[in-house]
Amino acid sequence: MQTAPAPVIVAIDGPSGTGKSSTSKAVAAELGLRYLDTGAQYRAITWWMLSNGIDVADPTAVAAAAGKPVIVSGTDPARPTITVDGADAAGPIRTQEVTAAVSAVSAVAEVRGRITELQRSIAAGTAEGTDPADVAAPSRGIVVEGRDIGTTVLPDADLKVFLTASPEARAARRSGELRGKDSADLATTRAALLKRDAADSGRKASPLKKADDAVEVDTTELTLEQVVECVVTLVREQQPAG
Ligand SMILES: Nc1ncnc2c1ncn2[C@@H]1O[C@H](COP(=O)(O)OP(=O)(O)O)[C@@H](O)[C@H]1O
Ligand SMILES: Nc1ccn([C@@H]2O[C@H](COP(=O)(O)OP(=O)(O)O)[C@@H](O)[C@H]2O)c(=O)n1
Repeated sequence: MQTAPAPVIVAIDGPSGTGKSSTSKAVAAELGLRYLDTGAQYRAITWWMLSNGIDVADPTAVAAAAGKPVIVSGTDPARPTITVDGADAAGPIRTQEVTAAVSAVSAVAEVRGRITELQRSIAAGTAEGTDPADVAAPSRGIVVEGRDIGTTVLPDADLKVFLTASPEARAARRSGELRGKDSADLATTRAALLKRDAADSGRKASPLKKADDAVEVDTTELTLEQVVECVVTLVREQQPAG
């Protein structure tokens, strides 16, 4: 009798606009894996703080409230979902108000402790923090994307990828995405993105950082399809033949 192969865990980290979400979703879909957007979880807790009148500039107030919201992620790469206290948060977590506040909230150790626990539980396929439908479905593994997945959340991941791209390329990608929604010109988008990178890289608790054993992929000159192909190949190289 053949035993099922152990689930594969892929960690994809990097700064904003390097292609983490698009790459991770496509890789997960192609390989039949689940997908977790950890940035969406930090955005969700930030949205809850803003909606509940918590002063996000006050780390003590943020820490005291960190355990309150119930955040649930759906991990189907074709239809990822996120709810906070049962309400769909997919739209509100992408506003500029949340984007501007998320680095301050995610720098608070109590927030990181809470969200890291959820992420590990989702990666392990247990119930906490996951849509019940995802727990019931058989899974070959998961692609988890964020800032500290390879260094802190899942240091034993089978494959760690660190995506980079020039600030110009990243700002152009983000600006193209925002056009028609929240209005922001290229220079404003670039400045906001670099400010968030600096805050994420400079914080004490689990900063944005390449893990020593991560494969770095510079996506500046690559199409999304090329990045996906590169990561799929790296995952397949990790898997025993058969
Ligand atoms: N290699 C690439 N070349 C061009 N555009 C890309 C590439 N990778 C991603 N994009 C686009 O850039 C934007 C940001 O990508 P996203 O995956 O959300 O990045 P991140 O999750 O790292 O912030 C999206 O509109 C996406 O379609
Ligand atoms: N693993 C993670 C993921 C996100 N984050 C925080 O959440 C924010 C939003 O992450 P995101 O992935 O949605 O950001 P984008 O690059 O997609 O805009 C980041 O700027 C970090 O402050 C984090 O601290 N750790």
